[in-house]
Amino acid sequence: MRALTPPTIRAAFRGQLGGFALDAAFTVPATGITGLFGPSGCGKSSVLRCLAGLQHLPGSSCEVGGEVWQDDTTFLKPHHRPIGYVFQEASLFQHLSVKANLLYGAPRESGKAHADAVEFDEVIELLGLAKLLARSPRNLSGGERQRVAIGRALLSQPKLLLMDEPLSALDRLTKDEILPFLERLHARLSLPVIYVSHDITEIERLADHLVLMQSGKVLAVGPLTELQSDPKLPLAIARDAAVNFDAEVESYDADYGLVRLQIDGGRLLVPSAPVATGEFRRVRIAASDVSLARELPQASSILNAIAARIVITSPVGANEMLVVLALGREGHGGRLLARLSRRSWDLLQLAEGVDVYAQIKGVALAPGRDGHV
Ligand SMILES: Nc1ncnc2c1ncn2[C@@H]1O[C@H](COP(=O)(O)OP(=O)(O)OP(=O)(O)O)[C@@H](O)[C@H]1O
Repeated sequence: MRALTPPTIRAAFRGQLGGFALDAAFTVPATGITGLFGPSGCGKSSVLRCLAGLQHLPGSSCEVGGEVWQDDTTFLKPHHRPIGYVFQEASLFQHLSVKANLLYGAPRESGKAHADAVEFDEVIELLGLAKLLARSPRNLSGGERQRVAIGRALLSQPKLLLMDEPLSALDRLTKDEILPFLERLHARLSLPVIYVSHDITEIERLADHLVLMQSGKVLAVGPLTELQSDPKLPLAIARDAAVNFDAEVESYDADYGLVRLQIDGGRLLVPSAPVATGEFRRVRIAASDVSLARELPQASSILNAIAARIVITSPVGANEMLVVLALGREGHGGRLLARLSRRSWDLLQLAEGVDVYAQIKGVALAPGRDGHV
């Protein structure tokens, strides 16, 4: 019997856009959020436009969940592609109420809905739209407008959601307000999302997989944490390099206000408001917050020291080392980055293959589905 292969999104877009050469090919799972990340002008929006069928580059191909949208003989027109599209600026119909806007693209006959169809009430709840339904889009805040635009895209019952810098027109505070809504969508809906951003914070909070782009080309594709911890890629050598883990809540210590989290290869204690056992939270650990010790530190105010093995090292400039660690005594767990001075590296006589303890000075915990840390 042939094993069932998980559905994928396969794309290869090649061609000339004015003076810009696009040559982007990638395959990612048709589940979760795929971040399309890279500097301004590298071709992210062009890839999204090709996926949507708004840009036709002959000789290119695209297949989503086993359905061919483009190949040498096929080119589905945009309105025949089951996609939702959310742009940087929400373009809502000013003369319609929020509710009418939400229902605008929704299929009329219930028979058309597919098995994973999202319900109106679910979208309202997930995006916190109940109080806005009767309002006019004219007097909504930027963040509210964007939530309505996302709701409208979801209710069109797409099989793929394309989001092009959906938060970039919003200020930092409003972004922080919307991110938990996106995290809730991510946790509750099975719809695959391609999420374009040049803001690494959004990618770190939301993406499961990553397509890294540069100058019209794909630099790397893979799970977010793999690309974050690859010293050959720009993410790992950036000053603010970090890795993310999806951590499961093991217990909560109300006396000290600390949550105990299970990550791949170890446990973390992190200050937090009460949180239920079994919930998942995404954590971020910056390379600059990790130091290394040969022995388990006995007297230290640092809450977290995890056994790990040095797997890759790479000099950064003349006096620093970037160290990739694999968590766990045998080094079978997730990857963590540490940034050390070359002096510490030499003093501790560190090398690839050496077992160490990673002391973690700070862990950022993303807010949960309720928006609270
Ligand atoms: N139809 C077109 N005709 C001519 N040039 C185009 C066309 N579409 C895109 N380009 C050019 O291709 C390049 C990549 O643009 P694109 O918008 O895809 O980049 P991006 O990574 O999304 O950038 P940003 O983050 O700034 O939105 C730009 O130089 C743009 O001017």
